[in-house]
Order: sequence, then structure tokens, then C-alpha cells
Amino acid sequence: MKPFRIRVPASTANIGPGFDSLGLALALYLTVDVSPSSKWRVEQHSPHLSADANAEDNYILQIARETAGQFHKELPACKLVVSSEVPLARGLGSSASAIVAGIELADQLCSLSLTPEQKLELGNDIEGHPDNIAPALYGGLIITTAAAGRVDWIRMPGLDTDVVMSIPRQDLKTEASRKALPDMFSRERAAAASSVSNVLVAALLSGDYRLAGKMMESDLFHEPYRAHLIPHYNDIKLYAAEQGAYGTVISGAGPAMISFLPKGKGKACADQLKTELPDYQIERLSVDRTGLHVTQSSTSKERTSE
Ligand SMILES: Nc1ncnc2c1ncn2[C@@H]1O[C@H](COP(=O)(O)OP(=O)(O)O)[C@@H](O)[C@H]1O
Ligand SMILES: N[C@@H](CCOP(=O)(O)O)C(=O)O
Repeated sequence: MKPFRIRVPASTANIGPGFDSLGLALALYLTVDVSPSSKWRVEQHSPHLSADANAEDNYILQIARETAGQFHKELPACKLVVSSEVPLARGLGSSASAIVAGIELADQLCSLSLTPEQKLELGNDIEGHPDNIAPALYGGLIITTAAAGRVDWIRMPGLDTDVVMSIPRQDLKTEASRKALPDMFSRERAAAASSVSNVLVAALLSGDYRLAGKMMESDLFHEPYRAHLIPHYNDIKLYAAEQGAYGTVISGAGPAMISFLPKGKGKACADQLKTELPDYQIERLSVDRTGLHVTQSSTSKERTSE
């Protein structure tokens, strides 16, 4: 086995009313360097991950083992060096990145020859919703649905906006944030919420970012139920709006918030947010357009998973 590197981007899900459906890949990365070893070893190099990783408990390795098991294969022992720029449990899709890395690890080590669609289905089965898994796999802005018993997806054209992420120190697990949501919507509310989502997608496709921003901030599916869990929810919206933001929404299940701004306005917005919220990590992020990427380390020969 030749050493190789798996790289998976972070992602922001929902973008307001695209709950469990819309996701955008972001240029912050989880990387896993894989090399031969006589026994399993895991090293983690990241402020977000504990350095003393136990191979048996490692989430990426667990996912890889489960994936291999589904195809009646066993992983050969390896050394994994995991580095991550993705903050955990902040709403930037760290769990989806780890799941995609685990599926890819199994695919590479056991020569499963999984198609991109199979990886999406496997990832969705584990995560329970496809909106982070799809952009982590494919890059860019992706719309998905898992409503028909399988996952269908389509890529949207790139976003022509600046993106600023406001990340608080405290975490919020997606599972806990999902508990705040109602189990049922009336037909009237479901129709209203879907109409907002429909207009959002059409506005994004038309490049009408003012209308898109208005729709992002008109979500009826999750934002009204989660706002109280998000520190500085209204302040961040206000500060970003003062800097001309089209819209600011909860990133994924939160607690980070993401602002979309006209090109060139991201820096001033990030500067103001840093001044107003000194405890926050404020990031100007670009969109990742590649998604999952595998590099053969020994030869520097690169190949994407598609
Ligand atoms: N690289 C990683 N290695 C191990 N576990 C991870 C990794 N990335 C994420 N996780 C797990 O996923 C959890 C966060 O998932 P979640 O609550 O869905 O938030 P988010 O996906 O928004 O970061 C972490 O607390 C950790 O248990
Ligand atoms: N649609 C999901 C997205 C969760 O994203 P994460 O990055 O917070 O894991 C939700 O809103 O629960």
C-alpha cells in the first residue's frame, strides 16, 4: 500500500430555509494521512482534536470499519495522521467531514470502488441528513433530497458573494439543537416554509442576492426554534446588516452564524464583528469547489474521488 492523503472540506448546511437539503462546502479542511503500519496507530494534530488519540475510539476509523464491514471486508492496519481546521460542534459540518473521510478510508484500503452516489448514500445513512455530506463529497453549493428513499442531488452555480463566519467559543451538538425543533408542522406552515425555500433557490439561481438574503432570513423550518440557543443571534445579524450583508443565518445547527455579503464587503464586516465580539473566531471563508480529494503521497499523483 502506498501512503495517501484524504482531504475533506467543512460545510455549512441549511442556509436558512434549505433545512436538511442545502449545503455549501467551505475551504477549511480535515486531512487524514494514511501510511502502512504493522498495527493501528492514530495521531491527531489539531487544536480541535485531542492529541492522545486512541485508535480503537477514533470516529473516522470506526466509520471506516463499519463501511468495510458492510462489504464483508476488514481494514488492513495503518497509521493515520489526522489534522483538522474544522471546529467541532459549531455548525461547520465536522461530523460529515469525518464520516466522508472514514468512508473514503475504507474505499481506498479495501478497494471497494464505491461510486460518488454510494458514498453519499452511506454518508447519509450515518449522518441522518445529506446536506453536509453532499458538499463535503462534491464541493460547491449542493441541493439534496433524501425524501424518496434514496438521495438525489444537484449542484447549483457558484455563489458570487463574500462569506463571513462568526464562531463562538461554546459548542452546540447537532443532536441537541435538533431536539429544539417541532416534530410536526401544519399544512399551512409547511406550505409557507416551502414557499420561502423555493424563492430562495430561484433567487440564488438568478443571482438575485438581495432577494436570496431576504428569504434566508425568513426561514420557518428551524431558525425560529433555534434562535434562543445561539449566542448574539440578533446582534450578529445587525452588525452584518450594517456592513451591507444580504443575509445572516445559523450555520447548520449552530451555534456559528454565517453572513453572505456583496463581493468586497467581507473584510469590513469581519473587522466589525471582531471588534464587537472579541471572544469569537471570525473567519472570512471561501467556497471549496472540489470536495473530497485523495492524493497519493509518494508520487504526488493526484486524483479526485469522482
Ligand atoms: N475529526 C474528527 N474526529 C473524531 N470525531 C469527530 C471529528 N469531527 C467531528 N467529530 C465528532 O462529531 C461531533 C460534532 O458533530 P456535530 O454535533 O454534528 O457538529 P458539527 O458537525 O456541526 O461539527 C464531535 O463532537 C465529535 O464527536
Ligand atoms: N440540517 C442539519 C445540519 C446540521 O449541520 P451541522 O454542521 O450543525 O452538523 C440541522 O440543521 O440539524
